[in-house]
Amino acid sequence: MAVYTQVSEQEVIQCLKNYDIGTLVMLKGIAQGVENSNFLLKTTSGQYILTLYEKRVDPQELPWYLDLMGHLVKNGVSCPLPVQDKRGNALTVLAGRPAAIVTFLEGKETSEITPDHCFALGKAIAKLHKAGEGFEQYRKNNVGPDSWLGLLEKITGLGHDDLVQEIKPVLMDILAQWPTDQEQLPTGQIHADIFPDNVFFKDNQLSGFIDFYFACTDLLAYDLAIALNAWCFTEDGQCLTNCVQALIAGYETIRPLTEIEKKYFSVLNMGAALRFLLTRLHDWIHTPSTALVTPKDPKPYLYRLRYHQTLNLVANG
Ligand SMILES: Nc1ncnc2c1ncn2[C@@H]1O[C@H](COP(=O)(O)OP(=O)(O)O)[C@@H](O)[C@H]1O
Ligand SMILES: N[C@@H](CCOP(=O)(O)O)C(=O)O
Repeated sequence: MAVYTQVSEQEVIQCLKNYDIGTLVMLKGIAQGVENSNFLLKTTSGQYILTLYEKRVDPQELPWYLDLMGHLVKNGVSCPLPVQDKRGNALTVLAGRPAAIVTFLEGKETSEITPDHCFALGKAIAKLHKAGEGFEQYRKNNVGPDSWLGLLEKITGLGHDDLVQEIKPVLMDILAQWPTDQEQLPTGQIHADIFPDNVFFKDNQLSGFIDFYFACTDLLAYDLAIALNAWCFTEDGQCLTNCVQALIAGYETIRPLTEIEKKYFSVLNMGAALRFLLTRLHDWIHTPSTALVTPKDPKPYLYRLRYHQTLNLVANG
């Protein structure tokens, strides 16, 4: 359930007077999603998504996300376009929360992941990375490597000792192996949450990306590693190698990985698995049972981490 803040039709009717997108036809809360309150908004000019930003999104960072989406659309990426009001502002306030209206993206999450989907995804990620090139504003990755020890501390001493003891040395090893700035891996604007629920397909063709609220400026190959973890494993941790090959092959049709990216790809994969393991564990432990959302299961990311770790150990002797 992802409608944390209710907004009345009256408020939306009033708000729409500031825009050039017609008048209200229908407003409906959307159950999916975990971060923000989302509504399907139908007006006399078409369908839109109204998002009320909740506490986990820093209001100061909203212009960055909205500007990035605008930049990507302008550069050929299919993703929601923030709608500007008559004064040129994409941000407004509704029910006391920062809010934005974005264009509706056709399609939906694929119900079955095949190598063909992964090939198309790889290509689309590389296009997204290329399109981000002219967007100069920087946003730090708030859930990057320098946050991982802090996340581990927040789950320490709360009844998961075996898991914490398993994770800690792996985390330290990943940090020791992580590429430094001197290695100069290509960086740019990354989506950083390329999970199947954030990529839409229509008529079996990839129709675009949604949910840019973890996007940031970071290593491009790390974005690919996040997608690889999210798309190319079964829930019990078996790697779907055909999907991995297709994802990377699709990516490289647009942006071949550099030798240095290939060298570090194994540790980037471990880091991507660890990042989602830690945030899921954190939410698993700290989300009150009365909360509206069900926290996501951390175990699939523990299995992925173990898989990458085994490969990494073999590669490093
Ligand atoms: N631009 C869009 N076009 C179509 N549907 C969207 C769009 N944005 C969000 N949605 C719908 O809203 C749901 C939740 O959006 P999402 O951005 O993932 O929320 P959250 O940030 O809360 O996780 C999506 O699964 C999708 O059904
Ligand atoms: N993709 C993350 C959680 C973020 O949720 P989203 O609904 O904003 O994509 C995970 O699976 O852990």
